[in-house]
Amino acid sequence: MTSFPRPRTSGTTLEPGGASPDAIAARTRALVKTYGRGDAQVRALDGVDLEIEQARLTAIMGPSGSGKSTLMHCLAGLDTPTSGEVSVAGISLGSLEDNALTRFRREHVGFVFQAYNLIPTLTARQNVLLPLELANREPDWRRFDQLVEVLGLADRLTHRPPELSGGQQQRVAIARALLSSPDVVFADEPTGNLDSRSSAEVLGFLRRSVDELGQTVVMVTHEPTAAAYADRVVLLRDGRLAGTLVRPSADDVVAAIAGLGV
Ligand SMILES: Nc1ncnc2c1ncn2[C@@H]1O[C@H](COP(=O)(O)OP(=O)(O)OP(=O)(O)O)[C@@H](O)[C@H]1O
Repeated sequence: MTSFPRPRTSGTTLEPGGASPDAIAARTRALVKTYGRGDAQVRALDGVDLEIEQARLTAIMGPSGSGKSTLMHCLAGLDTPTSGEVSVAGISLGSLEDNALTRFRREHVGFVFQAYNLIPTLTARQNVLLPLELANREPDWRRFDQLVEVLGLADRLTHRPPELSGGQQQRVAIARALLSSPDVVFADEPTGNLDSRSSAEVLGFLRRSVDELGQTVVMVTHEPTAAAYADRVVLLRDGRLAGTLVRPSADDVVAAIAGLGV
């Protein structure tokens, strides 16, 4: 079976993926996000201080309405915080104007969504290449070929999304997200629409991208079995950090969620 290419490393390292062990890919400081005003105001994030480690798979979990999507959207530059700071790859997002924020997203982050968000009229190959085409950047064709092979898409590249299974569509979305070697891949419920076999496949690929490519992945999930693929699980409750689990089993995650008392 083909492996993802190992990243180039300088010096000796025992770290999978070759990234420095404590490097931080993204961080938030005193992050607050409110929606609405007055009595109708909702404090979706209520002072979140978080560090996302590089070359790790971090899962964000918590009850419905606890702020998971809002946190991910603020980290990815898709939503603007009410106060506090967000930085990704050393770039402080608060200082960026709209155009610069769009460029930041194009150049530094990749997205995998629950609903795949592929363009139905384009082939799988065209979908994978689209973000780089929009950015006017030449793809790394070696990486393209390796992603296509590892993700088992070689005989599906000329198919359009309606001709692909959910698992295949999500694999196309993963190739699209990984092709540009983004600093962080954000995956929002990436297995929410998949059966258990396709879910395991997709999670296995995300895991391998971390271990073999040194990719940083942040994933929002409701599923303890999905969270068990993570290096670290961050628990949210009422817009605040409520705990962290390191390399938990699915049972550990179930117990921790139950312990939130919601
Ligand atoms: N655009 C918005 N306008 C008003 N309130 C919002 C908006 N987006 C989110 N909220 C509120 O902010 C809170 C956090 O929402 P968020 O979607 O981040 O939670 P979540 O943990 O991702 O929930 P779920 O698991 O149900 O997707 C909720 O109370 C939600 O109703």
